[in-house]
Amino acid sequence: IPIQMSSLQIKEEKVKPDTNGEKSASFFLTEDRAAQSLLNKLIRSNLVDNTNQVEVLQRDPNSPLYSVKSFEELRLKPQLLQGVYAMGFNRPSKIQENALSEILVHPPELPQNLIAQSQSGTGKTAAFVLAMLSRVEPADRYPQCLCLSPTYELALQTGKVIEQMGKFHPELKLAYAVRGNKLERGQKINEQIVIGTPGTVLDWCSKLRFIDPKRIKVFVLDEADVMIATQGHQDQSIRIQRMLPRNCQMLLFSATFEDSVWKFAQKVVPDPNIIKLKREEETLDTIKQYYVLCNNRDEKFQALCNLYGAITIAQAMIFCHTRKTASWLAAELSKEGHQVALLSGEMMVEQRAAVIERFREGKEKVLVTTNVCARGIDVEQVSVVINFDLPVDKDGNPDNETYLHRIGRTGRFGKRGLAVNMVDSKHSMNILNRIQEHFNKKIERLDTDDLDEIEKIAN
Ligand SMILES: Nc1ncnc2c1ncn2[C@@H]1O[C@H](COP(=O)(O)OP(=O)(O)OP(=O)(O)O)[C@@H](O)[C@H]1O
Repeated sequence: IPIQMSSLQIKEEKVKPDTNGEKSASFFLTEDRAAQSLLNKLIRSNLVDNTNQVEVLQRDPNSPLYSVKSFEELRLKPQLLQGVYAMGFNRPSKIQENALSEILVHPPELPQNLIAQSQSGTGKTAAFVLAMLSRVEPADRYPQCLCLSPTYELALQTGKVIEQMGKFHPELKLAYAVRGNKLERGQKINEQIVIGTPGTVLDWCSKLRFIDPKRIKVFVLDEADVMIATQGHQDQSIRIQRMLPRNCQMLLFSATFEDSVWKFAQKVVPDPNIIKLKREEETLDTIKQYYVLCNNRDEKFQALCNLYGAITIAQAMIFCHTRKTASWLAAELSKEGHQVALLSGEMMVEQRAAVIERFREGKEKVLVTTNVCARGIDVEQVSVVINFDLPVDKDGNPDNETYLHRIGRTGRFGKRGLAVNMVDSKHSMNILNRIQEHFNKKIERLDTDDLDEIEKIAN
């Protein structure tokens, strides 16, 4: 009977988003978060810089605080060490330094649970993949490590890291518990590591019994913040966690740490050690900010051309409010002879990643985009950012956070940058003033009809 109940409940949860307007709104938000996270993974090839200190909160304050500075210190199995170096990792990242010592230095009989938070690109995935690969017994042909991801695509990305890092363990196998991966009833899974989405994993552990949850040694909950934004995932994750044995090591990772994530984390990870790495603050300190007064879209375009005529702009990002403006502007700039890339909301995540990649390689010099797609993109090599439209939220108020995100720089030694805001109405002047007040940093007027003046700002 309990098996029937569980399948019924899942159905109910899936129906809810369609019957409730609020829920479906948050559903779209989730799609965005998952897409953003995937995009980040696709375009990231390096660790992000973060000069902050890692905060460590230990469950047992008397236990010594380790932090490993080398992969050797972790006493990884030789095959794993080989895998790590083959991936080009020389030293553990900040978060790995602390997380891996909590996870691996303690003996397997006394596994430590962990909740870890740090922004995307700081090396969380590699940390828990190493944890799973260290604990797994390749000779045992049943699932021993279970990893939950919010979406199929994210599960695949993590799977790739497991495969790369574990490639010197040819007998290690990985199974994907994702919708569409149908197995025959009564079958048992031989793969030692299972990675999947909560709904399917729950089915495989309970209703279908492909996995014996009592034999799981390491349980990983990845992207907890994205996870709980999806209707039903939170309950499913908790129900999976309840089936696991007491001595199973539980690890939870999240890029952000809102209250809701924190509450969820404490529900699924008993007696945790906690590791946090604060996001590096973005600042406007090294940015010269200007605004240009125009009357309409065409004048804004003209101002942009004047700017290009007067100063050498290696690479620029231009932000528009709507897709329509973005594609119009991209077309106009192309007509002027610029090599333009367009990043637009209707593009698939993989397509967006490809566009960003080309831009990074310098194949195009201008990237025109709307808000939605450009969140979370590193613009390190871009020295000029143009707000063709100022960032506003859905109520038309200034979106300070987005403004900072578009033009701000992280790191004390971040390169100097130039930001130009196009103002085309009283309303947008008002927005600009409010942004200026918010950051308490002057945004100077620039006359783009005056070539000499423009030349000056470039120095
Ligand atoms: N110790 C290391 N040395 C060098 N590069 C590393 C190291 N650890 C991870 N990387 C690389 O840095 C990038 C980011 O790592 P990873 O994907 O693990 O970050 P993350 O925190 O999990 O990000 P996300 O939140 O997007 O999942 C990857 O390209 C990864 O290969």
